[in-house]
Amino acid sequence: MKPKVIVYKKVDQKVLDFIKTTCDVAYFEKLDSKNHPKFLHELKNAHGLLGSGLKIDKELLDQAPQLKIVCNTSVGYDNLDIEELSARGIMATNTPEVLNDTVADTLIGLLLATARRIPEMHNFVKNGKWKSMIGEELFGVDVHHKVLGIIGMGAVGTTIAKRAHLGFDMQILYHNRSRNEQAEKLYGATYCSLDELLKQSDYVCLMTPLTPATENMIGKREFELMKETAIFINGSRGKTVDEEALVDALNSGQILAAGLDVFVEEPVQPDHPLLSLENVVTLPHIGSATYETRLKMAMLGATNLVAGLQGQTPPNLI
Ligand SMILES: NC(=O)C1=CN([C@@H]2O[C@H](COP(=O)(O)OP(=O)(O)OC[C@H]3O[C@@H](n4cnc5c(N)ncnc54)[C@H](OP(=O)(O)O)[C@@H]3O)[C@@H](O)[C@H]2O)C=CC1
Ligand SMILES: O=CC(=O)O
Repeated sequence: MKPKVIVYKKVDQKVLDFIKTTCDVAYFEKLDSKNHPKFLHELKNAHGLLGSGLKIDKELLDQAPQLKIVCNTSVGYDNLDIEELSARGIMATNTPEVLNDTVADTLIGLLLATARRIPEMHNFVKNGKWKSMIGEELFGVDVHHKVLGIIGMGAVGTTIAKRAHLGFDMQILYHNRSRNEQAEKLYGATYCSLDELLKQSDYVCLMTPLTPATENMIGKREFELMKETAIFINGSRGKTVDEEALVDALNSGQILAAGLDVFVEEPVQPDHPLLSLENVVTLPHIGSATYETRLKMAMLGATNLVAGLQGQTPPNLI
């Protein structure tokens, strides 16, 4: 008998076909609630789960007594209760590396858009406000030759450093709990304490996973350490930042601007104070969102799923 799996996110037909060669698939293109009766019904007999974002906690696991493997189609796995999964002997996997270039492209795009006020200028032209040569009040700030501080110099962080250093001649500072020799050697990155990075950087880019140690890692104290001309970019998870403190820092001129791909609550509420600020550029969590990369991530997730259910060690076991 084939193992039963639930795919709870829209994936390419190629991915479904690959899984179906060895598994019975219950497919939910979109799962609005984990209390969906059909989903709960399938969960009772499921051996594997594939998707992203769903909170996999004790409550859900209690309803999935057959589960052997949970496969995220994302590199971040803050939606998984790893301790609870381990205690139950359930494997968990993620999809690192295949998204590095795409996410780094997005983050560099967000940084440029924020520094050069590209969305604001786009609206300026489209709304018929371009009547004469623009003046200083609409100027942006330079990116090239500036100091970029990366907090979380891992796979994505290093790929951002590559673009920034080799493409924009930026000087790279970074902060991790451990040294990243590759980034130091290839992109001249300098290791420093968090406080030093915050004080010295023109651009601060947050790229850590969300963990108990990084939750609210950037708050009032950290914004106060940044330069008044600093631009803050968040590509990690919303909860790594105290959003209230960010709003205050942007309103009070403590920092110049922010570019955000992630929010505490996603989708962000339309009346969120961050959305009404001119000096904030926002994206709807699209770091890896290209057709090609999402296909690679889904296929890697499926490869992990099938390997785990065939008794092999999945390539990206967490
Ligand atoms: N916006 C988007 O669409 C995307 C967001 N992400 C987010 O980015 C995260 C990072 O992805 P990726 O680069 O692949 O992951 P990696 O594990 O390769 O890198 C994470 C880095 O963060 C550092 N880090 C972890 N904990 C801390 C801490 N407490 N203090 C300082 N540094 C820390 C790690 O270094 P060390 O262990 O030495 O501290 C490591 O260098 C993901 O977990 C996800 O949340 C990723 C992809 C797309
Ligand atoms: O946020 C995206 C991820 O892959 O993690």
